[in-house]
Amino acid sequence: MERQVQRLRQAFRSGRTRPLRFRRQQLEALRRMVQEREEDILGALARDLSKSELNAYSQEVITVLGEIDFVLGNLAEWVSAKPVKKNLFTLLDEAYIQPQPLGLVLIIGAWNYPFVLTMQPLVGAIAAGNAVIVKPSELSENTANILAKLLPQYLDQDLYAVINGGVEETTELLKQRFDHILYTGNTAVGKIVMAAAAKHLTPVTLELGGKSPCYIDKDCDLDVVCRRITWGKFMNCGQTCIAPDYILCEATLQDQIVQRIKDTVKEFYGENIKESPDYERIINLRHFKRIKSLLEGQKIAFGGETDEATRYIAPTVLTNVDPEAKVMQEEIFGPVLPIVPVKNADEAIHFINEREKPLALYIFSHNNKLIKQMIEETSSGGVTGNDVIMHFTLNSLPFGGVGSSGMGAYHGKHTFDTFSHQRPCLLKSLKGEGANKLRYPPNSQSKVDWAKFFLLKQFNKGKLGFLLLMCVAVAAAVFVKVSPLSVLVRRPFLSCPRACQARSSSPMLGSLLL
Ligand SMILES: NC(=O)c1ccc[n+]([C@@H]2O[C@H](COP(=O)([O-])OP(=O)(O)OC[C@H]3O[C@@H](n4cnc5c(N)ncnc54)[C@H](O)[C@@H]3O)[C@@H](O)[C@H]2O)c1
Ligand SMILES: CCCCCCCCCCCCC/C=C/C=O
Repeated sequence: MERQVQRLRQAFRSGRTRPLRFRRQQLEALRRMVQEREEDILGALARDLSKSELNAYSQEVITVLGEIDFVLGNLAEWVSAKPVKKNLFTLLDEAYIQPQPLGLVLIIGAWNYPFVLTMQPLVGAIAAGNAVIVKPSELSENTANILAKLLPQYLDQDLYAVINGGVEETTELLKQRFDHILYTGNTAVGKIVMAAAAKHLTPVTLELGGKSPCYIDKDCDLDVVCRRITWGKFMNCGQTCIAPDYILCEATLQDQIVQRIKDTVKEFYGENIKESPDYERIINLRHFKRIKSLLEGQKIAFGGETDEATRYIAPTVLTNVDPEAKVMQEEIFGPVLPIVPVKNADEAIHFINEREKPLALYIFSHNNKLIKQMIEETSSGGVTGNDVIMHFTLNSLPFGGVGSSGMGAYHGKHTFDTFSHQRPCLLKSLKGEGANKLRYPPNSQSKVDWAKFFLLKQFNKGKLGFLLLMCVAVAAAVFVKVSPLSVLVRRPFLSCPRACQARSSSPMLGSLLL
């Protein structure tokens, strides 16, 4: 593994990833891979998660293709140097920010959306000019295997690699030095990743999880609300990081919500949910048993059926759930939806703020003011008002967590920025040495005053501003040199710390500039 890491790092040092043309070529090749090998990819997702081709395509493939197109359309601008505002002292200089690749980065993926959660970060890492190692989750082994097979057929093998394996291999990999690690998975392992990265001072993006609350206000259209919640909760059999984990609402709304979700489940998945191609299965027996155990002692309003042989758990709603119940102590990450009654929005805000910061927060209400209030008075990785999940699909919104739900963010240009160093550059001339007298010893009150004038003003007024300013500067120099009033200039522009008053002298501005 160490040799593989060194090989990629050497390849990065060749500089081949830096030209825009190369990055575009690799992204176009990745797009070709997704298009040409769509059947293999969809087949792997079906075997891993019982995902139908349509669901796999609309939930994963379409997002990756859209990301590649978006990045290709903007990359030339993203990689360009960005001029910045200057002060009087640097007016004649060139000041800009140059995005540069970090080096060799590691992407560790999770099993629930195993294609998009590895490929979307990869798109940005390639766009930013890095060499990349991708470590897919071993739990979605078919997708992991197809990535290991296909990526080397399309991408530069010296610069992009897939390393498969489980805990042991990932632990070994984390001993290597990387220039950034983007990890997607549970919070406990996120801490392991961060601890390993700390040994090399490697920055991390942690895309973790948590219990995403969903508050339903009494002032809303329950038919619409329950359709949207049903869609987001039971998609991928509830195995979605930003699925609404539990509902908060007034007790009087429970029965209506239960009935509407029940009706919507029937509309979406038919009478026999098991037969629906749109209803997936739990990833493995461990998670099946874990989720099933959350039902113990609960009042099941509807659902609750399970089949261990096929790892099937029916869409299930629990009512009057005790906040101390087991189902409320861990991320459910399955098709079980507890309803916890609260008196009002304020109590919901208090309930949310008493717990770990979630990855997502959902608020349903006709009252936009209330939605804004709940956003203002709570914290979460992201928010969708009057819907669920959809903030994930807008790549102008940075996607990530906060607190125990994660740190850093990606999607769209946010991925490019995550995998870039924004390098500040200032290019000066060897001419105009006179102005530097201001900063050279011996220091004086006058120098400090002039320094304040030069350094505390920011100019970016273009050529006209520059010419006007130079006229002012020259006029000031002449004035100070010849006018009997020059004594006025000796006074400090601004009050200065007592310490520097003692040293007050007043070299002429003009002599400073010559
Ligand atoms: N924020 C997001 O974008 C996002 C997306 C998907 C899932 N998630 C979260 O991920 C969690 C579900 O994923 P999971 O953790 O079950 O996925 P997982 O079991 O696939 O683990 C994720 C990755 O961590 C590695 N890993 C597991 N244990 C490890 C260890 N001890 N040391 C080193 N590496 C280890 C795995 O090999 C895998 O590549 C949920 O909490 C979910 O909310 C978050
Ligand atoms: C025609 C179908 C359009 C579907 C538009 C919505 C797609 C939702 C994609 C959800 C992806 C969720 C990613 C998961 C992150 C954490 O697990």
